[in-house]
Amino acid sequence: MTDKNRVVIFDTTLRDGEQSPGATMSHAEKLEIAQMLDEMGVDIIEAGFPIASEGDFAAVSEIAKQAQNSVICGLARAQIPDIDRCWEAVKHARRPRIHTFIGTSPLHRAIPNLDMDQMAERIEQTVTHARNLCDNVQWSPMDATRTEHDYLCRVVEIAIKAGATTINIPDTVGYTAPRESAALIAMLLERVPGADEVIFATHCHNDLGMATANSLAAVEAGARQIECTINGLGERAGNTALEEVVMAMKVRHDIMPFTTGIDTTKIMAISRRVAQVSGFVVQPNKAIVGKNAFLHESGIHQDGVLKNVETFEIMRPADIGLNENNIAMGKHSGRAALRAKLADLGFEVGDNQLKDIFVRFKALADRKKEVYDEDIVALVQDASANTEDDHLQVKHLRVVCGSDGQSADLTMVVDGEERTVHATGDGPVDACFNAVKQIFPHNARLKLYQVHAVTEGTDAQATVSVRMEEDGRIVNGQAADTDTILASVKAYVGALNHLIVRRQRAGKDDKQISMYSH
Ligand SMILES: CC(=O)SCCNC(=O)CCNC(=O)[C@H](O)C(C)(C)COP(=O)(O)OP(=O)(O)OC[C@H]1O[C@@H](n2cnc3c(N)ncnc32)[C@H](O)[C@@H]1OP(=O)(O)O
Ligand SMILES: CC(C)C(=O)C(=O)O
Repeated sequence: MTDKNRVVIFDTTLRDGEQSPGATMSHAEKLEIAQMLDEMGVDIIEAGFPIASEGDFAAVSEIAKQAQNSVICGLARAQIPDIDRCWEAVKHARRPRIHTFIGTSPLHRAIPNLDMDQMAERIEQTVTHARNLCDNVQWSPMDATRTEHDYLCRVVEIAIKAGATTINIPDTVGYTAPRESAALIAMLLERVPGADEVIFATHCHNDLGMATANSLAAVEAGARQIECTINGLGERAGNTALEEVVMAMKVRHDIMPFTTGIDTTKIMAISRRVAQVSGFVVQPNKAIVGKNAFLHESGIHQDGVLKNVETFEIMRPADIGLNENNIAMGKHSGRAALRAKLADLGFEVGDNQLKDIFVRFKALADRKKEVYDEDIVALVQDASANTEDDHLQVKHLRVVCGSDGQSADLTMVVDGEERTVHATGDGPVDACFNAVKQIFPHNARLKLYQVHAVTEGTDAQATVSVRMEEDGRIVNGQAADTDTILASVKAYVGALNHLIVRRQRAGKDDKQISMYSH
C-alpha cells in the first residue's frame, strides 16, 4: 500500500457479527451480504470460522469463490487443524487470508493452560504453519489490551518473524479508552522490531460505548486497519460500527486525514439488509444509520435547516445513500416509479421481483393513505422473507378479540396441502401462534417477539421480528403488514420455514419434518 494514510477496512459482520446470540444468518443471506460488502469497497471480508461447522466452512468457501475485489479471510484458533480447515475454505479466493489468534492476557493464557514460554512456542509454530499455506496471514493476541506490555511485545515480534503480515490488536472485552488505545499502538510500533514492515490493526468491542473512539485513536497512533461490522453488530454490546468510523474519517477529514476505499452511498442499503437478516433492528438514534439520524423535529432545528442545512447537518443524507429525491408514492404510482424508488433506496430488483413487490405495493396503497420510504423498505423485506416456495404459507386468518376472549381461525398451506384450525389463547397473538402450532407441531422455543411501527399513524405498517430456538439452532422470521396480528403470524411462520430449512441442512430427515407436521 503506497498511501500512508489509507486505512484498510476489515469487515467481520459475517464472523464476529454473527456471533451475537440470535444473529445467525442463512447460507444464502451470508453470500448476499458478502457480495454487498465486496461491492461497497470493503478491503477484507472475514467470512466466518471454517472449523466451527460444516455450514461455516461452506459459506466461507462459497464467498471465497464469489468475491471479486475483497480479500477473503477466515478465522482459526492457534491449532494446526483449525488453520488447515481455514485454508481449505479461503484458498478459493483470488486473494485469501488466514487469521489466527490466541488469548495472551493472564486470564486467557490460563484457558488452554499454557505458560508464557509454551504459548510463545505455539504462536511461532502456528503462524509459521499458516504462512507456509498462505502469503497473507493475520495474527491476533486476543485480549491484547489486558496483556502485559513486555509479553505483548515479545509475542508480536515472534508472530512477525514467523511471517504474519498483519498484526491485529483486539480490545476483546471493550475495556480500553481512546488515550490508552492510541498509546498501546504507539508503544508496539516503537518497541517491536519489524513493526514497520507489517500493518497494525485495531479490533474494538463496544462494552463501554467507546469502540469507534478507540478505533480512531488507534489509527491516529499508526494502526492502518480497522476491524468493524455493519450496524456495530457483534458479541455483547457489539463491535466498532463500519459506518461510524468510515463517516467519521470522511466528515472530519480535516483532523483525521485518512481515506478508505468505501463507497459510502452504499451504507444505508447494507445496513437495512443486515438488520433484516440478523433480526437486530437498528435503534432510531443510532449514529449514521438510525431512522432519526437526519430527521429534524423541533422548530428551531427545522427553521435552521430550512435557512441553511449545515446548521444542523454535518453530512448529507445522500452521502450514505439516503434518498433525497422524493418521488411521492401512492396508489396511482406505476412500475417505473416503483423501480426508481427502489433504486433510490438501494434495492436492485429483477423483473419478477418487481412484479411481486408491485402487487404488494398496490395492496398496501389501497389500505394506507400515504406510502412512505420506510413502508417500501418493509415491503421489500417482507417479499424476500416470505415467498411462494416456502413449506408453510399463511392463506387466511380471522381473529376475534376483546373482553369476551380471543380466538383465531387460521388456514395454512403445508407443502401444498391446505389445513384450517380454530384455536384460543391468552390474547390474539397467543391464539394465532397456538393455531400455527396445531397445524405445524414443533418444540422450538420463542426467544423474541418484537413489534416495530414502521411509520407514524394508526394505519402504519408494523414489522414483526420473531426469533426461535430448537436444539441450539436459532432462526429469525420477519414480516410487515398494516395488520399487526397478521404480520406476527407471518413472522412466526417465516421463522418456522427457516427452521425447516435448517433441520434439512443439518441432516435431520424430512421424515421428522413431515412427522411433526401431521
Ligand atoms: C473473541 C472471539 O470472538 S474468539 C472467536 C469466538 N468464536 C467462536 O467460538 C465461535 C466458533 N466456535 C466453535 O464453533 C467452537 O467453540 C469450536 C468448534 C471452535 C471448538 O469447539 P470445541 O472443540 O467443542 O471446544 P469448546 O468450544 O468447548 O472450547 C474451546 C477450546 O478451544 C481452546 N481454544 C480457545 N481459543 C483458542 C485459541 N485461540 N487457540 C487455541 N486453542 C484455543 C480452548 O482452550 C478449548 O479447548 P480445551 O477444552 O481443550 O481447553
Ligand atoms: C478473534 C479476535 C480478533 C476477536 O474477535 C476478539 O478478540 O474480539
